[in-house]
Formats: sequence, C-alpha cells, structure tokens
Amino acid sequence: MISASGLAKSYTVRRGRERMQVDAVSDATFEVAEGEIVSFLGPNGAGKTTTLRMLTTLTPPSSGSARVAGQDIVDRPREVRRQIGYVSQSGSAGGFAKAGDEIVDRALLYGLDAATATRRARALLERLDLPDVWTRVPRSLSGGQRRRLDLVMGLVHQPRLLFLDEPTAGLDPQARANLWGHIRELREEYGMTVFLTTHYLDEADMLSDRVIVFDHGRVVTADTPGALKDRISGDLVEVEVADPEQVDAAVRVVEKAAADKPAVTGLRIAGRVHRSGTVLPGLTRELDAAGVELVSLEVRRPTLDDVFLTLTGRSLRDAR
Ligand SMILES: Nc1ncnc2c1ncn2[C@@H]1O[C@H](COP(=O)(O)OP(=O)(O)OP(=O)(O)O)[C@@H](O)[C@H]1O
Repeated sequence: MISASGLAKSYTVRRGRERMQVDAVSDATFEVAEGEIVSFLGPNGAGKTTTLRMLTTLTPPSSGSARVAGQDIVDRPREVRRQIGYVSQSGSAGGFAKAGDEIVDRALLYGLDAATATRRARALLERLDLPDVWTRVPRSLSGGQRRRLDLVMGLVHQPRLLFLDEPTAGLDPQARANLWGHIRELREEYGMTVFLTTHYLDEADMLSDRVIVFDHGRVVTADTPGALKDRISGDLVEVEVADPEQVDAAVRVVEKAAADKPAVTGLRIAGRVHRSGTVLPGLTRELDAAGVELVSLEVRRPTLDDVFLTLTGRSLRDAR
C-alpha cells in the first residue's frame, strides 16, 4: 500500500545572515502492506511529519520516490489524494460551522452527492460514539470528541489508506485508549490500512501491527512490536534474595541463564534472558538447590524504550 524508497526532504533556512540547509528527512525507505496498522515512531524533530506530508502529496520530496495506494506521489498526486484520508496534528475540524455541516462539506469536496454525504456522516458519527454532535461547533467539544470528529472527517470518503499524525497527542489516558479501540475496530470493519506517526511508546506498542523506528530523518529498523522487543533485549528477570550472604550464589545461578552479565543492586539481581518461559523453571530449581532463599522473582518484558535506547543510544523518553 505504501512503498517509499530513499525519500528525502531538505529546507533552506536563514540563520541571521547565513542560509543553511536543514535535512528534515534524509532516507525514508520502507514498505507498508495492505490492511496493516503501522506506527512511525520517533522523537520530536525526527522527520515524521515531513515524511507524512510527502506521502500525502502535501509537500514534494527533494529526492527519492514513493508509491501510495499504487500511484506515484510525484507523477499522480491527485490519484493518491483520492484514495487516502489524512488527519493532521492540529486536526481539520475547527471554525464556527456545525460539526455535521463540516463533514458534509468535506464529503462534497471529494465528489459525493449531498444525500450520500449526509448518510455517511451520520453513520460515522454514530460509529465513533458522537451521535449528538451534528449541531455542535467543534471547538465546544472535548479533546477526545474532537479527535474522533477529525477521524470522521478523514474517513467520510471511505479511503483505502488513512494517515494519522500524532492521533492522540494531548489526550488523557482514557481518551487515548478509547481512540485506539476505535482505530482498530475501523480497520477490522473497513479493512483499511492505517499509517500513523507517534512518539508515544505505548501507542506504538498497543496499536500497531508493525513499528518503523525513525530517527534523524532515516529508518533505524522496522518490525512487529513483539519481535522488536525479542530481537533486542529478551526478558528481564529480577530476583531478590533474603540474605546478603546469598547474593554471590544467586548471581552465579542467574549468570548461567542470562544473555549478559547480571546487574546487582543491593539484594536484587537482574539479568536478561532470551526466553523467560523456558528459563524460569530451571532457574528457580537451581536457586533452590544452591540454598538461596528468595523474597521475590519478577519477569519484565523489555519496553520499546529499551529497544530505542539499544538502537539509537538514547532514550525516546529523554529525546522528546
Ligand atoms: N518547513 C520547514 N522549514 C524548515 N525546517 C523544517 C520545516 N519543516 C520541518 N523542518 C525541520 O525538519 C526537522 C523534522 O521536522 P518534522 O516536523 O518532520 O519532525 P517530526 O518528527 O514530525 O517532529 P514532531 O513530532 O515535533 O512533529 C526538524 O528539525 C524541523 O525543524
């Protein structure tokens, strides 16, 4: 559904008297298959929005090429636009018009007749739990309602591919989870492809089939959230012993099972293991045999932040 190859965008900016070149995107090369939900994950300034604007034909690339919904973004921008929906960071519903009228106007712009536009607008509002907002002015709605209204605006012409730029930025946790649920259900119902930018790790993790990690204008890696976490770090096993005298014995046991050197903090020993499910039974038996008395044993899945840190040398949380 999306095939981008060496997509790049540079801007010339003035710094005082000097003109400088800013490489917003240096090499966006990736594929997105039909029906996938793919997150484009990276810190602020990584070049996510610029990539999205090139793919949606809002800004031309400086070099490279891409096909979106089977069409070349430079040669056939109109055909691309007809098949995609786009919800920008700031959203599209604003102004003083009533929400229902804004949706219908948007649908008319795409060439729908008024009756079909109205029918679709009502169905989508119902579908996104916004049954009573037709006569409301968008700016009077809550943040979560407004983002759902933005989705309606992006969906009214039934696109095959939906682009979402930071869809849940600024929403509270409940509204974010609610929006993720809607996006997943819409994909099931309409079979559409969703490509979203985000700098939220939990969003990329919970929502997407695949994550493209993007930093400094280029793709770092791409995989499913689970595979990314498996590939980089395995699981983190942490044992806490009761007796300081038993720390060394516990370290020796954990060391045998761990992929790298265990970290010791007081009475806690932490080690990365590749498959906790198969390692744990043996580990507990060996700790027992070594006479180590455990206070606790915890297994933690590495987060996407651990992955980002390993790949880029910086934490996505700090990079924001
Ligand atoms: N029109 C422009 N003129 C000059 N520089 C730009 C322009 N648009 C983007 N940039 C620069 O390109 C880089 C990438 O910006 P972009 O907005 O694509 O990043 P982003 O990953 O989407 O970040 P954010 O999450 O903050 O939107 C930044 O350094 C930005 O300042």
